[in-house]
Amino acid sequence: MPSYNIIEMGSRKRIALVAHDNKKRDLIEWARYNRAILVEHDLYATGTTGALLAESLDLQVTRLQSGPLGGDQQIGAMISQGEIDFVIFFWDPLEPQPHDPDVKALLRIAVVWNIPVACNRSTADFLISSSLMHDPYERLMQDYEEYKQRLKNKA
Ligand SMILES: O=C(CO)COP(=O)(O)O
Repeated sequence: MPSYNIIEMGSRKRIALVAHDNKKRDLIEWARYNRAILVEHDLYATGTTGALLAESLDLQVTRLQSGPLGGDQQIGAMISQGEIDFVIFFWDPLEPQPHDPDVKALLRIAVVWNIPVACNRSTADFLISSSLMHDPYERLMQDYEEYKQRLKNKA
């Protein structure tokens, strides 16, 4: 049985918002609908997504690099440093991206760190309407040191 560490999250969450070009309209509409909730949290976004959110919804967003220039990797690094609590990532399942390896890496590291990730509007609705958005929340994180040790012991 794997063991887990507990990570505490405060009530003000750090939310990463990302959308591929064909999904940006979806994300902006979703963010407009949920603007009153989003302003209560700290928002981070890849470059173009962040610019759209700031311009069209007047939201305070910390803008990272554009996705193809490393923005997805920056969010992944923030996750591994414990600096992101939720990811809303409307990635495009119908069009290859030049930075597909970065997209996969971001989705992977979010799973490693047990970060909730919404990849479409209905999942994003579930996340943002969860009471866990507002309460301090203890997230379980697999203990990878123990996991690696067990693998070593097997070898
Ligand atoms: O490509 C992206 C995510 O993979 C998004 O980047 P932009 O927000 O800069 O368009």
